[in-house]
Amino acid sequence: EQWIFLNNRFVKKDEAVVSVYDHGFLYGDGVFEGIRMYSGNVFRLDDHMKRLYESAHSIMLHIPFEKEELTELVVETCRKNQLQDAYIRLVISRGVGDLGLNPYTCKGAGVIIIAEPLALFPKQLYETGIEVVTVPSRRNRADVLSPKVKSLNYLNNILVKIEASLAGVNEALMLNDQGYVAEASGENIFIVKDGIIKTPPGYIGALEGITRNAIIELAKKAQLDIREDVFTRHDVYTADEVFLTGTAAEVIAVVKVDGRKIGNGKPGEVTNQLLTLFREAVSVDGTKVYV
Ligand SMILES: Cc1ncc(COP(=O)(O)O)c(CNc2cccc(C(=O)O)c2)c1O
Repeated sequence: EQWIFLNNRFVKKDEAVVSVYDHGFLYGDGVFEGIRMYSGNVFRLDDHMKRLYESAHSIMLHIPFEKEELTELVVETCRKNQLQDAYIRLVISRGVGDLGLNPYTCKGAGVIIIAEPLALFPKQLYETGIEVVTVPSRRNRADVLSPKVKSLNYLNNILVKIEASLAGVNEALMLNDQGYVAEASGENIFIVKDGIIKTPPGYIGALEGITRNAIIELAKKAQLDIREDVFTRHDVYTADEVFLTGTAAEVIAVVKVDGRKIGNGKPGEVTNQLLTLFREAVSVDGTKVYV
């Protein structure tokens, strides 16, 4: 039996329904988090909760639980479903209102916590690496809808995903409006050149990824030279290594970009080293569900 937390109680999966007047559904008006649990440990749960509350605050969405309460409800949802390794989706919508887009007609935020057994990325993608293209769709500008807000408005990312599949590849890179590389549709990007690891700084316009931040910390601890710096498609094409990071993807090598082979066309040493360090970190750095 799968249990889902819905607004104020646990319901069975087939009873977990939302109203057609929910503004999360009607307008993508809401925020969400994608979180992972590894061997009974919810990785960096506090970081995810901090980002969720910041995103909600930024769009003036009041979450009807204290952060500590909602954090405990996430843990409880994992426990109630007796999961060890899980993908957790935490959604806060503006809630049920009338058909107009005015959020002030919504009486109270919708709260959803789903915890499911993990569907891993195909293993061989980590051995071979993936191919990506750069697409015409740019990352939304901060003065349109801040890419730092993890909102339910994922059409920018979904259109990029469509452009990737039309090009016959797994993922795609978005540039920002000045032409600098921002991120992929659901992951942050890193390049390695002459031993220096670079990832775009916050002002370029990308989600501040939890995995991105974990990789930066792990690289520094391993005495690797890692910096936040801008880069263009040329820097990606001529990099020794390229990799993407995200909760679902973890750390995945990119071996071809817009038809240009990256390095020797295989996942690079730094990429593999960081994936190993990341995999070691995930079962210790987080919140224990069964204690
Ligand atoms: C636009 C964007 N950028 C970067 C990341 C990586 O951030 P984290 O390291 O904090 O996860 C994300 C998050 N990526 C994400 C979130 C939820 C679902 C899926 C999916 O591919 O199903 C992807 C994202 O949506």
